[in-house]
Amino acid sequence: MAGLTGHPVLEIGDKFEELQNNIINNNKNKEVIDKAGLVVKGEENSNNNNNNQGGERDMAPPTSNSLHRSGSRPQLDLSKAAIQGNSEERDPTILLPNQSDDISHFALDIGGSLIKLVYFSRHEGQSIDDKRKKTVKEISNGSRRSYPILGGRLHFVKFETSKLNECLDFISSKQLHNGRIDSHYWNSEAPNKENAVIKATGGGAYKFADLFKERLGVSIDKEDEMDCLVAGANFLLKAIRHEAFTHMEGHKEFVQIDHNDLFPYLLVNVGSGVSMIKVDGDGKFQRVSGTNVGGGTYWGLGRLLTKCNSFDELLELSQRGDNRTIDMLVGDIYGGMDYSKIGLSASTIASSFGKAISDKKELEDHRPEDISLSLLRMISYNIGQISYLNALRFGLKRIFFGGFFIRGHAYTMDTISFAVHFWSQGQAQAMFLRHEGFLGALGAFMSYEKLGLDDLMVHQLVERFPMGAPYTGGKIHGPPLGNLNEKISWMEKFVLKGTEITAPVPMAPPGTTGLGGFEVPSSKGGTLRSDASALNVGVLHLVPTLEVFPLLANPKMYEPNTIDLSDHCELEYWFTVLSEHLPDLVDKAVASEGGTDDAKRRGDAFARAFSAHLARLMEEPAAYGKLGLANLLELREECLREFQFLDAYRSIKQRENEVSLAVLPDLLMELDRMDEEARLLTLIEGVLAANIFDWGSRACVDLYHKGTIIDIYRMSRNKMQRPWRVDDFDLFRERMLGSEGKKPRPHKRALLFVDNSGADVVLGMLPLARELLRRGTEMMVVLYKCDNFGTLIVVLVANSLPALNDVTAMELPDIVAEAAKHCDILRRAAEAGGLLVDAMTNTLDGSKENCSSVPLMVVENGCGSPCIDLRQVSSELASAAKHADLIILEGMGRALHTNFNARFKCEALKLAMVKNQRLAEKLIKGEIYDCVCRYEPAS
Ligand SMILES: Nc1ncnc2c1ncn2[C@@H]1O[C@H](COP(=O)(O)OP(=O)(O)O)[C@@H](O)[C@H]1O
Ligand SMILES: CC(C)(COP(=O)(O)O)[C@@H](O)C(=O)NCCC(=O)O
Ligand SMILES: [Mn+2]
Repeated sequence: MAGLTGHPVLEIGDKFEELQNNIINNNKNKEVIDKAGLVVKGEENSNNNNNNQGGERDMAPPTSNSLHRSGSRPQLDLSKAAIQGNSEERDPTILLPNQSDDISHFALDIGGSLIKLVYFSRHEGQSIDDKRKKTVKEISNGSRRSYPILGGRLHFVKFETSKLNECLDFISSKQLHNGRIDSHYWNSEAPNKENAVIKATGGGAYKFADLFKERLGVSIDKEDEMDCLVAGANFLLKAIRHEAFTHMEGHKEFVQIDHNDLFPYLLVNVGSGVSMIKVDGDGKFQRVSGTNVGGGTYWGLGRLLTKCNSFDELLELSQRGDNRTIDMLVGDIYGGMDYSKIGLSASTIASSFGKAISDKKELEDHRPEDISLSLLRMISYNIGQISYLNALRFGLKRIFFGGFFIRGHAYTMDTISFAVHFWSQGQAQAMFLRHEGFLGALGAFMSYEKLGLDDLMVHQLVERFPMGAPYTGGKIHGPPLGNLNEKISWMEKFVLKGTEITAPVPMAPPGTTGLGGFEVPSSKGGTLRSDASALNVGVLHLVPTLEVFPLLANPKMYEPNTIDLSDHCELEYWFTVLSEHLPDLVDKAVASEGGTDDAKRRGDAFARAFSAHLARLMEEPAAYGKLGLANLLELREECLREFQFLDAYRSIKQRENEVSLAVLPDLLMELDRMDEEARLLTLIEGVLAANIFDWGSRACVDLYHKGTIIDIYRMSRNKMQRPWRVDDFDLFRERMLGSEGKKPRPHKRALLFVDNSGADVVLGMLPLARELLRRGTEMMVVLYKCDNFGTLIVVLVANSLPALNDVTAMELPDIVAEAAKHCDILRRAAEAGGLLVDAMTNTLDGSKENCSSVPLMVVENGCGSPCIDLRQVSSELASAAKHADLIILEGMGRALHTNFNARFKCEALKLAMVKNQRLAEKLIKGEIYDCVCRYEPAS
């Protein structure tokens, strides 16, 4: 075979092939050593022919429950807490024997029209069957996390107030009233149902208190409505990144709110009636105005005039309406002319419903569509105008609109925005909230003492969109989907609905509105989405342990996504890529679960669910917040996990790891024969070449069907001639090796963000890590006193959860241990880093017993995605990063799709092979399989 570029021939090809043919699925009873030194016993596999399940379990990742599930602190019952295993260990597992499995809080806002319910849960639902549940438990117990695995999620549901019974049934079916722990009974024995007190706001908290006592046995603790609205709004504006947005002429744009510059603002809550509140701070506010012409008026009057049966029907009618048939326009009065002297165009509405008087028409003679539109416009415009006047009264520039009247409806928001913009001459800005109608309920929820919610910050919240949330059947709320089986059945029943929503929906081009009025609604949309999906509200995961990556040069300006999906062509392209990849992904996922009927059923449900998300986002890209490619790729992984595909590529990863580990010794030997300079180049080439093993890339997967791994590896190495398309290697070499005989300042701590399993990590990144380790160790030896020199630590940063064929932090210690069998440098470093059993001598703080070796450590990044948003990383990574002066980001997901433009406080090396033609063209003006080696000094 061809050798490494310009260097002796490396005969690894034969071994590769031999191994590929001889891979034995060894289901041996194997011990897995986690980073904390805990040993998790794998079980003898009783199902040997079934896709290597026993062996795989050892390598299996923590379940989705272990990521973003670190718990809302006050939820924990710490009584009788005990350390499991050796209490001398770093980060031991803590058992909480009295922590109940599924505790919930909930709070209500019972309004004139709707009941809003916010509830907290720890688990997604007890959906998994017993076998999987056992596996999940085993894996979780063996987790490497440094804190108890507990998670919290906030769910948002609404009901019509007239159907209070549905709400009571929902609470009963989810047992929310039994699970909740009131702050006063914190740490007590099982909560006493008789004494149960739930927080509620809105008029219904008074009106229906007796009914709640009678039906659920709970008392209602009434919270002031205005207090709750303000608390809810402040929380959302501070804690949710993409909460507020503007909506002008069909264009939605998220607004970055500076927490230090939030107050004062005007909060306009458009429910049945309208409240206008001047907000000056947390708990500091004044209700300054309101109007009785609100959501109730639109729905009430609209129902009378059109005979509609539901609010949605009324709103849907408006989308086909023409208000000019019923509104009196300036042009109607001025004989078709503008009244330009005062700035009114002929199309401006002079008098809402004004034509109804002169036309001598009866109600039946008017189209219900026109009536609905005219009414909607009249009320929205009026609210916008009164809001502006109040903003003017108090000199406020920002107006946030909430309440369910808004209902994420483009025309309503455009009309309000127009009124505010027009009357303030652009001085004031109307903004809307994604959790529009839940402000009061959230505020009531937050009024539970000791919840700690108000301490949560943006980076500690992750919003997810499981199928149970936006698509739960029914008009208002979904059936209480108790388990996965119910969810799948529901997905199956909605086959029709599914195909309907999977069909791509063209996006309406933004229209324009004339001066002072709307000739036709600018953004009515095609059909109104079902109420539940239009909520655009997911489940909020509370993750107090997430942190902002401390090495970001400018966290406020940081934007993880490189590609702008607000460009429609770009959006369409990536949607097509993801849709086309779906069948292959489903195949892999189903195979990873043994290809059983159950797996096929789940695979089908997954495909349907993910397609539904794609269709929804195609229709409204900003539906789930600002959309980037990273979000789409993560959504796909989350969706897989939702249908219990915990590691779709596990056997592929395992096979590729084994093959690569077998040829690693030869590669290391050859590298060791090279001089420093040649070696560094070969190492970087090696990383780039091996990054071709990416099961997420369509082109690469096609390649894998055409040749063996070694053919591909060979081809890839052969293409490695410099200059690469982005080639800062000379700079990097100079930094590492110095120039003109000058020795460079060595790095103290390097973080290597690894990517794929197999050749990528084993033959690419591990040898590079080894080089850094070797250099560090040599420096120490040379300088004798390592403290003067500073401690070099090499940290491998890997995913917390599986994503495609990416290697996980759980899997890495095993891989390193295997590699260490053949390499002294790696063995000593792994021992020093605590990656090998009973060798926990070093810590990230730098304390060490053995000065002669630089430690190699593994930390998890907090993600379960092929990309990484560095605003939300694990606390483990954040603390490992504190003294790092070099980071190496590898792979397309982490170095190109995300972070290509990110700047760091330390030096950064971004290495990737571009495995997508379009990305190559757009990003580096190159071709598929071109490489990027970007070196950036500290910013
Ligand atoms: N499915 C729905 N059913 C009834 N009203 C709805 C619905 N969706 C949106 N609305 C609108 O939302 C208004 C209620 O908003 P909301 O913020 O819940 O206020 P309230 O607390 O007064 O019930 C209704 O008057 C109506 O205009
Ligand atoms: C998901 C990925 C970012 C993973 O790439 P990696 O980080 O492993 O280099 C990449 O496979 C990808 O962008 N795939 C979609 C593009 C395509 O199929 O062409
Ligand atoms: Mn990858």
